[in-house]
Amino acid sequence: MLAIATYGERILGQAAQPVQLFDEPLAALAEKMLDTMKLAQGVGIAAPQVGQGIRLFIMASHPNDRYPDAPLMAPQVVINPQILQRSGKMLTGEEGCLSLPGERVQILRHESIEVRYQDLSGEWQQEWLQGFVARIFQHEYDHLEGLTLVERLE
Ligand SMILES: O=C(CSC(=O)[C@H](Cc1ccccc1)CC(F)(F)F)c1ccccc1
Ligand SMILES: [Zn+2]
Repeated sequence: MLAIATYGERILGQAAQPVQLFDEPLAALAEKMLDTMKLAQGVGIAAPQVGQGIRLFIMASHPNDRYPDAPLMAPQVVINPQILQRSGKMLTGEEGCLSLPGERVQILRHESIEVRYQDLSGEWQQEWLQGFVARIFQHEYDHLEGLTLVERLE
């Protein structure tokens, strides 16, 4: 279980650095982040939130009381992500953040996005995401840019 940085801690306001080495320590960090996210009952977590200023996050959509029809997906480790295309359509939805315990805010996000990222083995993946999964990706991507929900309030 890793300590989760809370709003105001410097690392949450900094842009994270690209991942170069897909080595054992990286896999170990991802494993610890997954455990931390599960214990905190989140649907995602970004490396800066656990004090690591690198471009890595985990997204793990599952049905929850705010998004009962959210897809159940195996946790996905996303490394060096890029957002290639953003839909014109935007949707407002409720979000929370493990770094802002107890906060729930309405945030405007693109309904669908085309993304490209590396997995833990360094393989590039490219896909379109929509709905809640696209929302999680955009939320975690913001963390890599040093942005939190506070900066996103309409
Ligand atoms: O599971 C959570 C807890 S907050 C959470 O999982 C954040 C991810 C997230 C929740 C909701 C929308 C987008 C991203 C995790 C963070 F902060 F580390 F990124 C949740 C909160 C509100 C709506 C739906 C689900
Ligand atoms: Zn967050």
